[in-house]
Amino acid sequence: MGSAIRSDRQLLREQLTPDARGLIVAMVGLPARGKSFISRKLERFLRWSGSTTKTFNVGKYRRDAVVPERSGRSEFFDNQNPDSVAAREKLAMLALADAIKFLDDGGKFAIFDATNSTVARRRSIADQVRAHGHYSLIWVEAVCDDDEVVKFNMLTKVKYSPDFKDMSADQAMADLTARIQTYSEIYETIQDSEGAFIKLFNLSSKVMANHCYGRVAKSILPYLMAIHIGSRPIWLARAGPGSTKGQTGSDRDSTLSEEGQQFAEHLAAFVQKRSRRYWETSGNPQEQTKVFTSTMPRAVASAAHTSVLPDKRSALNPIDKGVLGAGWWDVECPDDLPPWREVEKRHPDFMAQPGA
Ligand SMILES: Nc1ncnc2c1ncn2[C@@H]1O[C@H](COP(=O)(O)OP(=O)(O)O)[C@@H](O)[C@H]1O
Ligand SMILES: O=P(O)(O)OC[C@H]1O[C@@](CO)(OP(=O)(O)O)[C@@H](O)[C@@H]1O
Repeated sequence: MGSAIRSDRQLLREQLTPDARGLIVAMVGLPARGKSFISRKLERFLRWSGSTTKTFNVGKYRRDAVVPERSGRSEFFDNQNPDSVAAREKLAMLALADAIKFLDDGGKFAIFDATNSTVARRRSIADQVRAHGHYSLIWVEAVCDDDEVVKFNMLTKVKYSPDFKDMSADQAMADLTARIQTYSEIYETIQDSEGAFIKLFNLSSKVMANHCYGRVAKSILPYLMAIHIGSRPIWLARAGPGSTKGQTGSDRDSTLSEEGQQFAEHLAAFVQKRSRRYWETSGNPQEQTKVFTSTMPRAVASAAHTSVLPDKRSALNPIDKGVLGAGWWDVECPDDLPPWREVEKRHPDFMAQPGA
């Protein structure tokens, strides 16, 4: 074996990839750069992946502490006013303490949504997280210098944020512009020396990653690179009714009944009509509808008129009922299997039925 002396670089690499119990994802960026949008999307993705995740939005703490009619005005963000500087700092620290408490209570990811505009603020956050011991920290900075995107984001903000509720659109835009200006005066972009970060430039058209390893590299970074801002309709349909039981005696491998055939035709007409209407109003060129089905013959046949090549995924198959056979659980479950019934009720997505 070689000597046990490790270089500084090796030590740093180990410090950056500890087996942390939880991760704080802290946003950085001027107002109207998409931080809250990204936070919400990331939270939904991480929860969907099975991790307990919560977002701590400092704007909400501010509005809860001081009415938006006062704390939402650009004067409240004046860097020369020591009272509001102190008030904003206090609120951010309150939110950070709650984020850490959330991880203490077993949460996996806490998303800390604030501008975190200065190196000093970020250093203070990093020190507190480090002092706590168990958690890692990653910065996610949204940088956007595309005036049109920023203007669009500002319009969205003034429309939906409670900060601008009682203002005209023009007044609100002027006040938000002034708020952004005050932040721009002190804003410092993340430096390489600040540890792990992901910088998203102009809607992820360029992405920079620094010291990203482990689960950040495997899930958060690819997700942030793939995030898209558009919306699109999603339709969920159950398979049409089957005719006879299939070879296994279960309706899993049955084919469509005559009524089911009609359903498949109606489904195709519905999707065609709705997607045409959607693309006409979106102003973008029409894209092909993507169709996913389970691998059940009935489901594939139900999509046959909608798409010639549906994407068949076994993950969409109904739960395999094993020895309990076809039909609905409540009808089929024998009374002498109460433990399964209880587990199924509590963890429907994580249990295998007996014999499945
Ligand atoms: N990476 C990004 N860069 C710039 N804008 C983005 C990004 N991601 C999403 N957006 C846009 O941000 C808008 C919402 O802004 P918001 O999240 O309220 O900004 P912030 O929290 O930074 O003040 C949405 O209209 C969305 O399209
Ligand atoms: O403490 P800082 O970093 O200033 O960030 C919190 C502030 O960021 C803002 C900036 O506009 O966030 P948000 O846009 O999410 O509402 C304010 O609401 C909030 O008070």
